[in-house]
Amino acid sequence: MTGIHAELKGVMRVYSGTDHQVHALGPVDLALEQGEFFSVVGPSGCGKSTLLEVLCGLAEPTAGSVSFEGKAVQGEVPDGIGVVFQEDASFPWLTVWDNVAFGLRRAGLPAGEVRQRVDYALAFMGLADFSKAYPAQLSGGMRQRVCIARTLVMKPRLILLDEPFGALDQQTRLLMGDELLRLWRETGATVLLITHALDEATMLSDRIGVMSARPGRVIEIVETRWPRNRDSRIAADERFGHITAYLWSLLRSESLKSLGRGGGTEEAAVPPVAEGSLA
Ligand SMILES: Nc1ncnc2c1ncn2[C@@H]1O[C@H](COP(=O)(O)OP(=O)(O)OP(=O)(O)O)[C@@H](O)[C@H]1O
Repeated sequence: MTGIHAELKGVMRVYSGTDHQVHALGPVDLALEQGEFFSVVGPSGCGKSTLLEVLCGLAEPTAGSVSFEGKAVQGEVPDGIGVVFQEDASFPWLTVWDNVAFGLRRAGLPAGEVRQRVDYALAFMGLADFSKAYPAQLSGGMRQRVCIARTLVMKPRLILLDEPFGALDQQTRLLMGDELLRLWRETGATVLLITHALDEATMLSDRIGVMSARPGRVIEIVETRWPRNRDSRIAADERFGHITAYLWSLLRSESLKSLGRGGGTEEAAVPPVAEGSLA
């Protein structure tokens, strides 16, 4: 299926404090295609998390509109959207199995269906042998897999991830990236990933939205044209380095601005060669 799955139109978000306002985001126009893997990169504090929160209904846009599957998103996270946050959001007092079952039980699903879905999600994420463990007994990467399993079990059609691997070491990040690609392929879900890591965005994405310094706007969308069956070994493709370097050429001056050092004059960035890929 192709077409627009979720869309932001003219979205702005301004936070109002007691004595001043923070213009965090926008205006942003962004359309996520059905089934694509889209990443967002941008300088620290440019409004990436705000964009994700507005997209899933956790925050109200100050201006503009948001839609998911053709319906307006307003006030609550719509059925069909699953969110994974950076911080370990597992419940420490519940076993892995009960953590993953939590949302299904709250939704009132019959016990048989809960069992079937939880067992499937745990097997999918390689956690079947740890179903009786508590989060404190797991590594950081495994705990994040629990959080992904907890989202997966709800069968989301759009998965939003806010820096989900930010706290993990580099090798674990690469392996988690492979897991995420497998999940994306096998579920057919649309994925939106927020990440600081340009190489992670390059490796995982079909398209990468590059944001300006705050208030964050999408200044360019870079297409990778990787094959759907890619994995972390795509890093050996000669285009991998070109794309990552191009992202940095777009981001460098924006990152300097976000540090209060001004943008300076940059050399014109050269877009990566779009043709050809690992077949
Ligand atoms: N609840 C809030 N009240 C006031 N200002 C806020 C609030 N939440 C975020 N902001 C401000 O809005 C701006 C964007 O924040 P946001 O967390 O969306 O950025 P980000 O790009 O995700 O940041 P980072 O890369 O550091 O995670 C920041 O300047 C932040 O301080």
